[in-house]
Amino acid sequence: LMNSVFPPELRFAISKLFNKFFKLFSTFCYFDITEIDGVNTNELYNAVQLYLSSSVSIAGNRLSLTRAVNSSSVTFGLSNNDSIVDTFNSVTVVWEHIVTQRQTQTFAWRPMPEEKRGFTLRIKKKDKNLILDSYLDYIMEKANEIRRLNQDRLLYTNSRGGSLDSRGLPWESVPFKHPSTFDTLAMDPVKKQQIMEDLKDFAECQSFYERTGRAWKRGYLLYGPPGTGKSSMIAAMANYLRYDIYDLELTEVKSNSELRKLLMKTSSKSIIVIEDIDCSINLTNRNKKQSTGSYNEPEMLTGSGLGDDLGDGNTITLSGLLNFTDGLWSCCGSERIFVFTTNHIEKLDPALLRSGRMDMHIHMSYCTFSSVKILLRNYLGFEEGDLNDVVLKELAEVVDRAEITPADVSEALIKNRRDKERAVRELLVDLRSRVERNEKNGKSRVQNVSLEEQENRAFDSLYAEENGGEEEEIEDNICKSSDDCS
Ligand SMILES: Nc1ncnc2c1ncn2[C@@H]1O[C@H](COP(=O)(O)OP(=O)(O)OP(=O)(O)O)[C@@H](O)[C@H]1O
Ligand SMILES: [Mg+2]
Repeated sequence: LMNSVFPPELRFAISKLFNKFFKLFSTFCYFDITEIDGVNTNELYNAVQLYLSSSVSIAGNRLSLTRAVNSSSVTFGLSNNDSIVDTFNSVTVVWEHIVTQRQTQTFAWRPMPEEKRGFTLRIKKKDKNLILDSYLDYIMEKANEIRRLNQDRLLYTNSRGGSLDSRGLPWESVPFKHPSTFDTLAMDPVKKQQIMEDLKDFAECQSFYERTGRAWKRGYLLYGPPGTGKSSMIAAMANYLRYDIYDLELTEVKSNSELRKLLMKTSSKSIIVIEDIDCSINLTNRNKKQSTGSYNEPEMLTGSGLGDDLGDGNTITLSGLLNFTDGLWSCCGSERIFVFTTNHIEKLDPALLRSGRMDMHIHMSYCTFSSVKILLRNYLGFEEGDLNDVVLKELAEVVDRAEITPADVSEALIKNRRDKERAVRELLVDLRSRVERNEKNGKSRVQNVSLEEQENRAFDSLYAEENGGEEEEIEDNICKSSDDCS
């Protein structure tokens, strides 16, 4: 009727009036979130879509499925003109997904999709101020989290030596698909559990870090002989927390300021790794700095700390590295984990070892009885009880004295993995011959042991200094009680 009787202008005015009138008495208010806002893609639209896909159980009759590039999982979404109910802070809201045909355009800056898509959020007027801002923030946060979990993780390197890529980033990335997990990692189960709990506490306790004024980051130092699983441990950590990894090649970094730039371009929820720290930095640099007293803020703030090492070839200094890990710059962004690895802990500068720098020192040791059992399970499928007691007893007897790395054990097991009995037999032969060899070169063995003891002693004295005598391999398990975590 309206169409035929009234001219279009009047019709428009009437419908506007009607809407106004309607709105005045309506108990609801509506918010439209369109996919394309002017010419820009509306970030909120994508966020809402992701959010709804997770919070909404697959209850709707018709859902759309999407799988993003670089993602290994599928997300659900609302189909056309479907609606869904959500509650937030015990307020109920309704989301509707609206798809309409776009009118043909005479002119556009760029081709627009045929359909106009958007979400409409319906909230009771009285609830609007109560939740709108916090609800939208919550949705954005949730969506980012989902995006991170869905996406394949990345392994970044700075091997390009300071040059930037097309997007101006100093890091190069590849998908990270290392299969190592805490389950496959052969080490003392108690120690493993401690590390996993520490990581979990770290990832979940933002409030703890805020309350105590600590930067939200954590440092681990992994040390031990080659082939004991330091790199595997890092991969396991990344897989456990689902963090990206930045593998920092210190020898490619030319100056402290470049180091800072690299750090600033890392994302939060990531592990920053420096392997073989003793080989990649000239530790003598620090002595110079030490004699000038402070090696912290002044250099950092003025950016002039690079000058004094020119001519050295490698102008990265230990002080620069320490600023990197715990100076003010380390907190640009949050949720960072720093992991350093070394084969020679005794070579490290005490400044790197003092507490507060690296929160946890983790010794990756030669195979113990419990770690051999883990490897037997992983490689041959032996569960507890599958092996007979005689074999187990012998294993327990020789494995410590054989001083064999998990890498060597894995090699031995892979070689004969088709014939399990034989694999175990040959492993035992190998272990026994190693014990014999070690005992024959009794001298070098003693040296080995004393080296390890040296390391321990170096630590002990360090802790004695710093912590008033407390000595533990794994220390400072912060945020243990559950009420710390909210
Ligand atoms: N603790 C372990 N648990 C399971 N597998 C291990 C362990 N240690 C070593 N391996 C096996 O040995 C291989 C080499 O180990 P990895 O690279 O982690 O040693 P690393 O300690 O980093 O040595 P390097 O000091 O030379 O870098 C791994 O691919 C893995 O298969
Ligand atoms: Mg390694």
